[in-house]
Amino acid sequence: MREMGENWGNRPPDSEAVVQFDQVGLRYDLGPEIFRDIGFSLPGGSFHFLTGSSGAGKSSLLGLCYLALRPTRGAVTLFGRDVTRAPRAALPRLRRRMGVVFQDFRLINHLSAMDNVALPLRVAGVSETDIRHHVPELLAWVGLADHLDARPPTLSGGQKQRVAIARAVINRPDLLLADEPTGNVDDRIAMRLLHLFEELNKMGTTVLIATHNEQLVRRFPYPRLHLDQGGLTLHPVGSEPWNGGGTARRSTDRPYP
Ligand SMILES: Nc1ncnc2c1ncn2[C@@H]1O[C@H](COP(=O)(O)OP(=O)(O)OP(=O)(O)O)[C@@H](O)[C@H]1O
Repeated sequence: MREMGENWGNRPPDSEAVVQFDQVGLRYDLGPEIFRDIGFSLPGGSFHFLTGSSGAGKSSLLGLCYLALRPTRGAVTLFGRDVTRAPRAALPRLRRRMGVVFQDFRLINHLSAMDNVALPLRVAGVSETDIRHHVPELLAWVGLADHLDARPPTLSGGQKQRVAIARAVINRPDLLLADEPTGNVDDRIAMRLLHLFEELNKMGTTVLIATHNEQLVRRFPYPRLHLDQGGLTLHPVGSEPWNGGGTARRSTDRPYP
């Protein structure tokens, strides 16, 4: 079996990119192509939004980054390694470098909020003393100080979402992938969560956030990757993909990068 240090594909990786897609195509079974030759790279330490209408493929793109999906064509490079054909056995080690916020949360129902968030730390061998210090602190920061012992089925959608976010960021991953992480919370909490992602980003985490929340995208100074009809374009800060006029400059549909 190949070791982690080797490449599983043929193309030379861009060592600066944490995520790189080259001419990636995706289709589910015999369905239509979801992506046609999309290419982009997320430089280490960058922060991007991922936008697109419902069904445009945001979750699918995150799934390719997370290696829950494999491309039908093209190459996916993660952390400088071509992982397009990485064996399943290699996935846990790659995924330990990522924090993922799923749209459906994927919390463990029989564990408390505290134990759900502690999971990545326990996997990494962090001491129980440190866990008892850090996990309540983070849960308090996301407004769940009174729910440390609550099990997910007793929490609201927005509370579950915050537990999922705390679990994704607790071990300061190299790459954070978040699918609609503010979909179930009010504006005040959404802002707070975005500031949490910014803090993580300042410490070096590369961040990619899929969102429908236009207000958030406008309020935070980060470029967006926009999915539309199977293609992906990069839109610099302040430009709006659906608006060619006014001050919002169309991106000239420049493929990313
Ligand atoms: N498991 C699947 N099997 C077949 N088709 C799928 C599957 N998952 C997603 N699709 C299709 O892929 C396309 C993209 O879906 P995806 O969930 O990635 O979009 P999205 O932009 O995340 O949507 P939303 O904003 O509504 O969450 C859709 O046409 C969807 O029907």
